Amino acid sequence: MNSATTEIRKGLTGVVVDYTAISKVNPDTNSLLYRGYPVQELAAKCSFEEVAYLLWNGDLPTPEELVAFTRQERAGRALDPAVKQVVDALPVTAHPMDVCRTAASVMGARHALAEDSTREANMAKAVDLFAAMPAVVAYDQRRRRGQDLVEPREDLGYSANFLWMSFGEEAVPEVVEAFDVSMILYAEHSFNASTFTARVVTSTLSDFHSAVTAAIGALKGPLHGGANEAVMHTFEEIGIRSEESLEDAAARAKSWMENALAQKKKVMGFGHRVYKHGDSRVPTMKAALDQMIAHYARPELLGLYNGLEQAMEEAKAIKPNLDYPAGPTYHLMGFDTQMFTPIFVASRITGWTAHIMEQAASNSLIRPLSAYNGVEERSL
Ligand SMILES: CC(=O)SCCNC(=O)CCNC(=O)[C@H](O)C(C)(C)COP(=O)(O)OP(=O)(O)OC[C@H]1O[C@@H](n2cnc3c(N)ncnc32)[C@H](O)[C@@H]1OP(=O)(O)O
Ligand SMILES: O=C([O-])CC(=O)C(=O)O
Repeated sequence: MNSATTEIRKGLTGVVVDYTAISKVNPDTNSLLYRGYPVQELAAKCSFEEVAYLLWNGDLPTPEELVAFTRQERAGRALDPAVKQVVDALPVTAHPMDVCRTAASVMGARHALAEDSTREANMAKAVDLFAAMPAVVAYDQRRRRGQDLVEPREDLGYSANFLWMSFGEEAVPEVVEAFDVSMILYAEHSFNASTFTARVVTSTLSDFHSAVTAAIGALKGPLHGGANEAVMHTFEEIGIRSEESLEDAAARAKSWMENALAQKKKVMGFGHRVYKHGDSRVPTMKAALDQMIAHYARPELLGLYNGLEQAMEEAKAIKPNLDYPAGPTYHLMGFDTQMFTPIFVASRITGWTAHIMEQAASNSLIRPLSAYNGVEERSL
């Protein structure tokens, strides 16, 4: 059928494009389910590896399946020397998201199953990307700091190993836990811009890594994943003063926000296309941030957080999104600000690749219509 509607929904706002069985975002109940499970419950009771398995396979792994999956993931953690060589050829002035995008592209061009689009091949490529992306992100941060590559450790879980490769030292359990929670919360969110991008590329019967590479490009923008990095820039612009009291920091943040809104600025980390009464993931991520603030004894960051949130609420009643608590959490853990969105990539690889496989299994070329509003027909 080729019927057309004439109504234009800019940004596809409110348009339902297709079915998905991967996650359900419900803004009315402020809930998010991955394959039927509330994300808060998964964050409390599961590891990120289990959640990745769930997103791809539809059910949580049995203990035996988890052992086999974990073995596969741990075996794929090392940075491919050919990928490292390409990363090393990129200037340290390049944005880390460009490094991520390039690395994903190189991994695709080198993958033995690159042009095989069977579900088995796609699953193998998904696990390979999932396993290897932390090495890319961790190494990129290190080379920018003039540090050497840290080899992965097979005795550590995904998040503990990610932190190990990033900092060359073992993180304490509270930090590993908070990082793992962030990875679970970032993993999947239905037809967001980057996932939709991956589905559009897949719909043309293009290859798996082309879809992932395009999705990384879409995630980079500050209206989407780039917001977690932008949140930290806001904190930095206000000024982070480690000795300041919570109350003083809150007061400064409040007046910064009032000023920004008076100038009609968009403040990243607030607002959402789907959630209009608050992002379902924020309370869980905020709890993780609170734990990190207590762990590192940095109450002034809570002051900045509260001040901005309060002023935004009073002026426009716009709520924070997931990027708002995630940004300062990664800052406290010691990540450089420009690495925040690449960390999001490492998590969202799971959701993107689940959607690529779902799109491929029930494909229809994604090709909307446009209404022409240029000059009337004319002749030369
Ligand atoms: C993981 C994620 O990707 S979550 C999203 C991360 N992105 C951000 O944090 C970027 C900042 N937020 C935004 O730009 C928006 O809220 C979006 C793009 C996320 C959602 O946008 P939309 O649903 O299209 O809403 P839209 O941008 O039209 O905003 C509606 C109104 O709220 C205002 N508004 C929305 N978000 C913000 C914000 N962060 N700061 C200031 N004002 C805002 C808009 O200016 C607009 O006001 P107006 O009606 O007076 O013109
Ligand atoms: O759903 C969206 O539009 C953006 C978002 O929160 C995400 O991708 O996690």
